[in-house]
Amino acid sequence: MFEIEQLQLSIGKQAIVKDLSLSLFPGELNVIIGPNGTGKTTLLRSLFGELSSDKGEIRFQGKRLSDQRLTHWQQHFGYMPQNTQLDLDLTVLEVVVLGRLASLGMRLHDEDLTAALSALADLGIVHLADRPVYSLSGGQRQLVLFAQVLLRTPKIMLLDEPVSALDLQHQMQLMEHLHQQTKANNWISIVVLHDLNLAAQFADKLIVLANQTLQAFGTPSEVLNSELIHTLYNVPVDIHHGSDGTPFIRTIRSNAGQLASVPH
Ligand SMILES: Nc1ncnc2c1ncn2[C@@H]1O[C@H](COP(=O)(O)OP(=O)(O)OP(=O)(O)O)[C@@H](O)[C@H]1O
Repeated sequence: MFEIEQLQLSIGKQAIVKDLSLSLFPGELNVIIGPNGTGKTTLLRSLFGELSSDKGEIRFQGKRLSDQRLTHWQQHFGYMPQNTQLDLDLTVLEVVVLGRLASLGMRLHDEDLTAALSALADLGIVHLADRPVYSLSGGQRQLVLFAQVLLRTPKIMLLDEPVSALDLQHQMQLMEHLHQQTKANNWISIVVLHDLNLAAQFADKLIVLANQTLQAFGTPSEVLNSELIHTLYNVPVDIHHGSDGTPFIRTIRSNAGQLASVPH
């Protein structure tokens, strides 16, 4: 179990997250949603140990982050940050194999190469294996970095907006793969998404952050309602449900069809 207890985070003097408590379980895909600037990235950085907390505790399998060496703590994680810039003179295959850096000795084993190629194939980008990473598009870079975190064989996945540059097919492919692997490997996955419908389709649990605090935590059906979404984003919505009960959010344009008046 991954436990967050009464966590308080600040950047400089600005409080970002207050009194956050959550228990997350193996085999579950947790999606963090919330408006821009509400601390989603800050929270992931702190869970990874990149940012220390003012108060509270983070524990994995009963052991506290604060009691461990950072390198030891971080070896449990596959962390994909929001910024996917890759100005490196390395090929895609080399970048993906770097996911195994912690276990690579002086030589590369066939098994590492096979795993890297198989991750690229699963994501439909094996044809990019020999391309230099600096030449890739934004979406291609995102898929390569996802392949790299898969190779880490993590226990906890932290993915910060992993589909923000992906087309519809690749969004579904990445989320399906993450969902399957979370179940198959008993990962605790924590993913930031802005697309509420994608979140509703794939999340076992939604973590809703706004105004520095946890607004809601539960299954998409438990959490997503039109009042909450209107309060969070100031956008009116209708909520429909698919045949399997999955909520589907449809935004409603206010002043639809009216042109904004332009002063002369
Ligand atoms: N290095 C920094 N220095 C000062 N303030 C920062 C820094 N990094 C983040 N912040 C502030 O902390 C708050 C939370 O930022 P964070 O990036 O965690 O939000 P977020 O929910 O991930 O946003 P988004 O959805 O836009 O990616 C914001 O108000 C942001 O401006």
